[in-house]
Amino acid sequence: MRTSWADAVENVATGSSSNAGTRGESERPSAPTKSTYVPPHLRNRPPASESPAPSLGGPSSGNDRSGYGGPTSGSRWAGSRFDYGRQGYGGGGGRGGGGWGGRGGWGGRERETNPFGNDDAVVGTENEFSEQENTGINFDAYEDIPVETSGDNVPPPVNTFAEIDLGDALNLNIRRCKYVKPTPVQRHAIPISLAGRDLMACAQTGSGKTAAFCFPIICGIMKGNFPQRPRGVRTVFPLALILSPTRELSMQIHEEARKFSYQTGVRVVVAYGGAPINQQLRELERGVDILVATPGRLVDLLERAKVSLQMIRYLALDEADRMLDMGFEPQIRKIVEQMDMPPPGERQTMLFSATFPKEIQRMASDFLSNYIFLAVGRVGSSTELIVQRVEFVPENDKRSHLMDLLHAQKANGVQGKQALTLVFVETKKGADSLEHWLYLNGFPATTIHGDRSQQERELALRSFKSGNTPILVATDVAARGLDIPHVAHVINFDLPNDIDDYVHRIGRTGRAGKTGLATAFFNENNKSLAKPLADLMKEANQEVPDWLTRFASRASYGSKNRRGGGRFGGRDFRRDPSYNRSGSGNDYYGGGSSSGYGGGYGGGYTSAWD
Ligand SMILES: Nc1ncnc2c1ncn2[C@@H]1O[C@H](COP(=O)(O)OP(=O)(O)OP(=O)(O)O)[C@@H](O)[C@H]1O
Repeated sequence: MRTSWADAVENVATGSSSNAGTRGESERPSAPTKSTYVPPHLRNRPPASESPAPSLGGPSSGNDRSGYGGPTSGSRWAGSRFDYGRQGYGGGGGRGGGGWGGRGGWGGRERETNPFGNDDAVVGTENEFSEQENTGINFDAYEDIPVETSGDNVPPPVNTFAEIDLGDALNLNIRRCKYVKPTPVQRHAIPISLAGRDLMACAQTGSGKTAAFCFPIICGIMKGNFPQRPRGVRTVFPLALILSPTRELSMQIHEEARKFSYQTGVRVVVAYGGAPINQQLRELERGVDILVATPGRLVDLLERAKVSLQMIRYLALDEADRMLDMGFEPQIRKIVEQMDMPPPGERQTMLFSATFPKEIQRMASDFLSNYIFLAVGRVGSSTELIVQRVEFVPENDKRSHLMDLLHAQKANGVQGKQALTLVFVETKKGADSLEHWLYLNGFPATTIHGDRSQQERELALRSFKSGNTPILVATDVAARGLDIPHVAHVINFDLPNDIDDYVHRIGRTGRAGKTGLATAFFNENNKSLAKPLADLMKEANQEVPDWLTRFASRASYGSKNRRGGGRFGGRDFRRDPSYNRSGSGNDYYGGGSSSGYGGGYGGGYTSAWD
């Protein structure tokens, strides 16, 4: 028996769920000195007078990476990405971070601000939420999720961070982030990436994909032996590039990556549109190992020859399916294929998303070399942590219906606080008009959409996150990737046309093991979404209203929805008979996929879709 809507909101806000049982659940910067380039692996080395960093446990077969592991270690990090396999990651015992982490300082160029400090200007002022986000997370909720991998010689997953030698400085940051154990996507993706393999990874929203691509990149840069980057020119040569589709997501990834790389010697810089380019250029000129960027601003920087991609060793596309869809594909091809970036095979490429339609997978394979496909949960599925409701609401009744929901929610506010509510609408004008109407009706709201200035967008997001403005009316610009704590309720005031967009939108709640609620207003205008929506809900063990089932059964096949008439969901497109029939494929499935899965997945290759 379902709980009432109001109960559900209350449960979500308190973190409990009636469904839980069944749904398994500074430092002051010194003036920048015009520096000579110091490679990451030599940064933060103690001067000769300081005691050497303890060995991380590798055999004493020294090489030029002695700066990390002490004079007698380091061979484990020798060689190219293709020869530092997992066998080299055995020991990891020592306290190696001592020599690295102690002094901070990014190679002596400037002091590194502590990102774990008051990194958010609103802390202590508008921020009402003070508890640690990552404590008490029920990651067991993810344990039953089937995992599919395909590709040659898939490295086995790990169960703990201790099993992987990420280096002491990064491990310390993982503890600072209060990550106790890896999430399923991290358990699988990190060993794959550390082994130097290209990866296409699909895992549900809020399941920790950011760390899954950041850790191997940071670790690889810390341990890698890269050629000297050119000096004395105004062009910068990052070693890693992380691309994301929106400014806010790039900022968020930058913030996360700064935490993970604190005192590792690895410097992360962000570049995105809508903000003054000169400030970003100054940051870049101070040095950059990892560049997080939106495509448009990056193209600008490349055309001005301020950035060269010649030294890129790691390329990560977050929200990869969005990055490769029609809107972004030309820019991505320009960046990846038509500038000076090393080709696949010479760089390591990682694609991550919660959704990966087959046609996008097919296109994405142009950017990859002998890659491993990883799906944690069915491709494009939504997490069962989100209670999904669909209500039939005629277009003209939407506002009054929203008002009813918000009143009920207010009545159920917890400890005087209102749970954060994210309302998705179709258009920018629609967002402004709904925000105004909410304001007139006593519900303080703000908006985020493409017609607002970057300053306004950032202000709106901060005000929402802090709880000062507990309702955010958004277009799809906020649909992907944003990790906003305490979003208890996502309302699809206007449903999107594409089921994958729905998956990302509702994924702004129910993150990192927490429960959430998503309500959708459905009417005749959304007929084409009926079937994929009903299928998605069924798969996530949600109650599908009879009327929606009826709409779904009437829905014409061949609608433009990707899952419309065909097989629901997806998996590695290379497993499609048509892929091999076309003669374009290699035999990716000759045995590698079953290796290493003797453990938690029933032995051998596991796929819930076979
Ligand atoms: N191992 C971990 N332990 C505890 N918390 C974690 C762990 N890994 C990630 N998190 C937290 O989980 C939340 C969601 O992570 P993240 O934003 O990377 O999800 P995502 O999979 O990229 O989601 P989306 O698909 O929406 O982009 C973040 O708050 C992050 O700090």
